[in-house]
Order: sequence, then C-alpha cells, then structure tokens
Amino acid sequence: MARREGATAAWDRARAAARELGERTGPSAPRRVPLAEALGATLAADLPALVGIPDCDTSAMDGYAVCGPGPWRVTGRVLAGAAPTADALAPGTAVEIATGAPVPPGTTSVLPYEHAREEGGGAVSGETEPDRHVRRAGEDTRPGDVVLKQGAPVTPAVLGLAASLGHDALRVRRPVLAVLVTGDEVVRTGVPGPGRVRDAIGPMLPGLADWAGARAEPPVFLGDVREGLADALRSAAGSGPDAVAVCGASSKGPADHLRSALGDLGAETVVDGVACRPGHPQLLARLPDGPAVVGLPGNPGAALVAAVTLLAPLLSALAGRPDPAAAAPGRAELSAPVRPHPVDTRLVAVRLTGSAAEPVGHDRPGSLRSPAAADGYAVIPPGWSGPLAEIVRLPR
Ligand SMILES: Nc1nc2c(c(=O)[nH]1)N[C@H]1C(S)=C(S)[C@@H](COP(=O)(O)OP(=O)(O)OC[C@H]3O[C@@H](n4cnc5c(N)ncnc54)[C@H](O)[C@@H]3O)O[C@H]1N2
Ligand code: MOO
Repeated sequence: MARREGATAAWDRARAAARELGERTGPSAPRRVPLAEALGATLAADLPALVGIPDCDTSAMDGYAVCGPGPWRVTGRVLAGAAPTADALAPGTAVEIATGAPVPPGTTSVLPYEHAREEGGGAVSGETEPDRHVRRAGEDTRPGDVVLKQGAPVTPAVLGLAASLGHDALRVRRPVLAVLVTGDEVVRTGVPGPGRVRDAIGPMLPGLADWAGARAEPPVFLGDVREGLADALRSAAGSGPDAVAVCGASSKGPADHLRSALGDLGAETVVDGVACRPGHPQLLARLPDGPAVVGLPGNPGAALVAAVTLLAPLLSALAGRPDPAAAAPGRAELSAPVRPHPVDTRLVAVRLTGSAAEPVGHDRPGSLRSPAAADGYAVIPPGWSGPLAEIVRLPR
C-alpha cells in the first residue's frame, strides 16, 4: 500500500487529513432530484426564485381593500385564488378581501374585519394607514433573486422555500457511503448466541452519514476471509460510491485483513492508525482512482470515535459542507476531573449543560452506553490539565 503519512497520526492531524482527502477528491457529483428526495442533501447550485413572493400585490389580512380616506362603499369581494384584476378601486370604495387574495390596483391599505365599523348602506369605516396589511409584489423575494447559495444543507424549511419559489426538483450533492461489515461472529438480527455478537456499527452508519450530508447504503456482511475482503472492496468500489466504510478487521489479529486487502489493491494510505483512545486502529486510505476507504475498528465505541474522527470530516467535505462534529460550542469546561492518557488523545463522552461538559462515565471501547447518553466527546490530549476542553459533537 503506497504510504502518504505512514505512522500513526495525531488525533487532530487525522481529522484534518480526512477533511483534506474529501476536499482533494470531492465534491461528489451533483444530481437533480425531486424535492421529496432532497432532504438532508446539500445544494449543488445557487437557488433562484422562479417567481416573486408575492407574485402580485396581495392582502395580508381578511377584511377590506380600501382606496383613499374612508368611509368606503363596498363594491365587491375577492377571494384567494382569484386572478389579479385590472379594474382599479376608485377613491372612497373598497372590496371585501381574503388573506392572500390579489388586491385591486388603487388599493391604499387593507382594513381587517375586526377594525371595520359598519356604516349602513353597504359602507365601512375605520382607522388605517397607507400600505397597511398590503403585501406588495416581490416585497419578500423578487423573481430571479438568489435565496440560498450552493453548499446550504437542504432542511425542511429549504424544501418548503424551494416549493414556494416554483421548484419541483433541486440540484444537490449527497455522497454515497458503501458499508462492509466483517467478522464471522457478527449477526444481523435478534439476540446473539454464545460467542456471537450483534452488529452494532451497521445500525449507526445511516444516521452518521445523514448527519454529514451523505447517504449510507445497506451494509454488506462478510466473513473474515482475506480474499473475500479484497473482492468485496473491489466490488464495492465498482458500484461507484464516494467512500467505503469497513467495520472491523482493522487491528492485528489473525482475522484482521483490512490493511493487507488494501495493500493488495494498491491503495494509498492516508492515515494508518490514530493516537487516540478508543479507536487507535482506525485508518483512512484511497483506492487507486476510486473511493476513500475508512476502517472503523470492530469495537463499537471505537468505531463511533473513528466515525467522528475520519468519517464525518471526509463525508462532509465530499458533500461540500462544514464538518457537523465541529459545531458549537467548540469548547467547554469539564465539570469533573478526567485523567489524560500518557501518549494518546482520549475522547471522553460528555453531556453538555449550559457552558459545562459533564463526563457520562462508563467509557469502554466495546460499549456504546456512554456515547448513547452523550452530546459529544471532550478531547483530552496527553498532558491536558483542564478544565477547558475541545468538544466534538455527536448527532442527537
Ligand atoms: N494485538 C492487538 N490487538 C488489538 C489491538 C492492538 O493494537 N493490538 N487493538 C484493539 C483495539 S483498540 C480494537 S478497537 C480492536 C479492533 O479490532 P478490529 O477492527 O480488528 O475488529 P475485530 O477484531 O473484528 O473485532 C474487535 C471486537 O469488536 C467486535 N465487533 C466486530 N465487529 C462488530 C460489529 N459490527 N458490531 C459489534 N461488535 C463488533 C468483535 O466481536 C470483537 O469483540 O482490536 C483490539 N485488538
Ligand atoms: O479502538 Mo479500541 O479501544 O481503542 O477499542
């Protein structure tokens, strides 16, 4: 395997290297998808308004569109959905109007029903001021305005906005993550029997991928056979994903074949182990002219740390958006003492309360109990004396 960094990387350097690899090889190819499939993706193009908001002068209230000073003689009624009329209101006249309905030309304000007094003879009066409760054409958005720049995450509000501006589809990026789960002992469903272990990494990856603006494909389950892993990597790469996550097989055991499989395939190593606890066997490589490969250690707690260290920076860079793990607060004071590791950076699961970070406890590489109750990890480098620590976020 061609080596770029070779030796174990410092935790912060590994994280930066994953982001850099994503930026160097990305962003992932844009696709035009219907609005219903775009949630969670990243805009690959600026979003223009195909129509003004509102597209014509409309009423913001149910009441009367009036012209000039009152009282006003009511001459008709306009409901929402009516086509804008060319017939102008004359001074001293009004039409009953519904919220969202086009006001006639000449409208000077809208008088809500609850502010109107019946004057008899089909006339109304009331206090109003020029332009009150009238939404002028394009006052929110003019046709052609760019309302969002490329790189914006597609949220529910973005979908609603895009629809209101006349879009049925959006040009977006959403990197695809292929997933290989190794281990003869790993079972997919039910209560594992003696010596068996239930896959706990596969179920985490769709949510982790979404969080970073990507999409995880359903996992492919493999045994521990070395040739099987190289073949599976080759076939996973052949289906054109932007990255491949391999769960397990990252260490030095008799059945841990990820490094040798990558070597057989001529992969370029970017990060070969990270000086952190848990998660030190994690790795990052790139197949020749192919996707990035992230090796997530088999211990689920270590796999989650590796997902935050390597996978989230890589996928978010491929999506063209910021790393979600780097979201605020950035730093917090630990509310209880934590012992640093002599040489490695510790990632300690914490709950965030106000400006403080409270260690959850129960930190074990094979367990997800502490991160399941946490908002993120406190980053504790060797020699740390606290109480302030960098915080990396977990998806909630
Ligand atoms: N001689 C050494 N042994 C180990 C080292 C080391 O440095 N030298 N590192 C340890 C650390 S740290 C970790 S983490 C693990 C990494 O192991 P692998 O990535 O090779 O994974 P496996 O050996 O296949 O499994 C380890 C452990 O995790 C369980 N596992 C595997 N896959 C899953 C899954 N999808 N869901 C839940 N649990 C899973 C597996 O049954 C093992 O118990 O290596 C240490 N050893
Ligand atoms: O990565 Mo291992 O402890 O660090 O489970």
